[in-house]
Amino acid sequence: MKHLFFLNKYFYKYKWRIIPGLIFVIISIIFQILQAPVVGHAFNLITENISIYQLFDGFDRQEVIYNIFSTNLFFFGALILVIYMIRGLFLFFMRQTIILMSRHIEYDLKNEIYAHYQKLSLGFFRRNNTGDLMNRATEDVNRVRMYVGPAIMYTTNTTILFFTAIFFMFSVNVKLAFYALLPLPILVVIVYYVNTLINQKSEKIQEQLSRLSSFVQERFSGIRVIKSYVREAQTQEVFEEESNSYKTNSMSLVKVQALFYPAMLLLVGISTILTIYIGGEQVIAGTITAGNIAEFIIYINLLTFPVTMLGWVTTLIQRAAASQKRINEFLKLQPDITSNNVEKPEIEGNISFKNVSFTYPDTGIEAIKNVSFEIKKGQFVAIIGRTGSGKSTLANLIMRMYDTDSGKIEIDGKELRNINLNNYRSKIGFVPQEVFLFSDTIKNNIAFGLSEISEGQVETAAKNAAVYNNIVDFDQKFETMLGERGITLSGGQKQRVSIARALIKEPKILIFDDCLSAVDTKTEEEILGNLGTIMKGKTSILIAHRISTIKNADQIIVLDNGEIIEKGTHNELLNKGGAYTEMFNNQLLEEENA
Ligand SMILES: Nc1ncnc2c1ncn2[C@@H]1O[C@H](COP(=O)(O)OP(=O)(O)OP(=O)(O)O)[C@@H](O)[C@H]1O
Repeated sequence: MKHLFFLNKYFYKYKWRIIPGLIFVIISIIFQILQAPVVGHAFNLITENISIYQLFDGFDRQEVIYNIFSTNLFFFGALILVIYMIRGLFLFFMRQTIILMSRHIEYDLKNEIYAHYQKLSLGFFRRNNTGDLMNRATEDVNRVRMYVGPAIMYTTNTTILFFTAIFFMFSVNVKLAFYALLPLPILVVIVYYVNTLINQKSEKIQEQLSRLSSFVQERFSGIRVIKSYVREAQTQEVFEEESNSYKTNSMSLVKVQALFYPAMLLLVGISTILTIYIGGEQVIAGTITAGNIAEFIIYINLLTFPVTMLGWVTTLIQRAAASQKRINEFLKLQPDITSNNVEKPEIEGNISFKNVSFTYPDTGIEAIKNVSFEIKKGQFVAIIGRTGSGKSTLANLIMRMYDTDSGKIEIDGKELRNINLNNYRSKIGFVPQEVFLFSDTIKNNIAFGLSEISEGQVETAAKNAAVYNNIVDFDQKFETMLGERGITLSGGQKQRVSIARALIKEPKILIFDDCLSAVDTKTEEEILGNLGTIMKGKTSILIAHRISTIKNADQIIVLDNGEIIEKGTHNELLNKGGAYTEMFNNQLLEEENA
């Protein structure tokens, strides 16, 4: 429960919705209860008037009595109608305030979670899977909404109705009230027991359902593999098995629910019989009127609702507490990377690594070991090395996706940790190794880093990334949709759109993380040629595997197992006859063989 205290700030924010809401609950209950004594009086009126009417059988007066009788009955009928209408009106107000408030809180909470997620660093997104992140921002928030809206509304409603009805019953007749309420504790126990059962089964069904949807989603994403390995029949079998288990669980839930309602009605029936029997005795004894019996039957029916609600509301609160606990776990996480400097100086593009070491916290892999190098503004620097040697990690450190464990990274002579991160990152054009494009138009994908888009800029960036001709060949040209609702680009086209996205920013520092691997050598030369012009006077860092890509670099850094083993220009490194030369010779051999 304590986890739900987090939401109190929202209750405070929406106090002018919740306070009137609770007042409307009380008013609607008063009018709900009021119908019982009114019906009781009407009942008494009927029994009394019928006997008077019969007394005047055969007399003219009988007509007058009939008229009075029917006018009174009409009055009571109209009164009950008015009571119902007023109650309905306040029920409307109640929902309009409390349920509306719950929607506002849901909206605020979702925004709070999303904004917080965005502040957290890359490591957080690596540690937690996307499904979990999404669930906390959607499913869990929805469960919390059920607490701030329906649960609070029904708890107040139930509690007030419960005590008011019982008070009214005891004030009419203690003995009758005692007997009429006798089956109630049994009903409470049954509701509690059945509710726990329903809960367990529903949770199981929910789990099964998400397993089933993940299964379907994954299999359809990998449909090409399934078809090429002819595994359709086997996949169908697994689906049927999963689906069957979902069906079995659902059916067992239906059975419990089917038994619950008749059991509940049976107990209400017993309570009614007891009321009529004991009430009948009291009427004969003259302690109550027949109208009181009718009144009691209404009370019993009014009480059934709160008792059955009890279980449901308890579940809502328990679920909301569990969900809020999960949400709080993420909300209380502080970003590993923070930047408090508000200054926004121009970035020149000088980068210096001084004895930098870095270990990935999750795996304990020491990816960078005591690395030192200098990149001067305007230089074209290449990083090369075997797979897993730490090249991408180096790029991540330059982007400050992670902080170093020891050593210093300096940008234009200032320590990276102390400079305004948003300003710095906005000056970097980064093309990651794994291309990611949004399900949006090509134009919006290229212009992603800009707040305002001009047609000319997008086209120039596409031309510089050597993807313009491919784009204009599509029917919709730059408006072509990508992703699930649109076309699928080839690997090389994706890489070039991603390059255009980095180039359009006119960055001061450009980082290419092995993003020319799916591009043929001729196109690669075209892109590198364009880069030579665009990046004149600006810093370019190119991570690559092909020596042909990087041979013109001002400086080549050779990494191995997280350490710099060689550094220099292409010719200097060839003269050394070390690891770089070995790589060069191997690639020459491969090309000749090819
Ligand atoms: N997010 C991560 N969490 C934990 N360990 C990681 C992470 N990313 C990389 N590593 C590990 O760090 C080491 C260096 O990886 P990195 O991706 O920097 O290599 P790379 O030189 O870019 O390789 P490749 O050429 O294959 O892209 C590897 O051993 C890798 O397993």
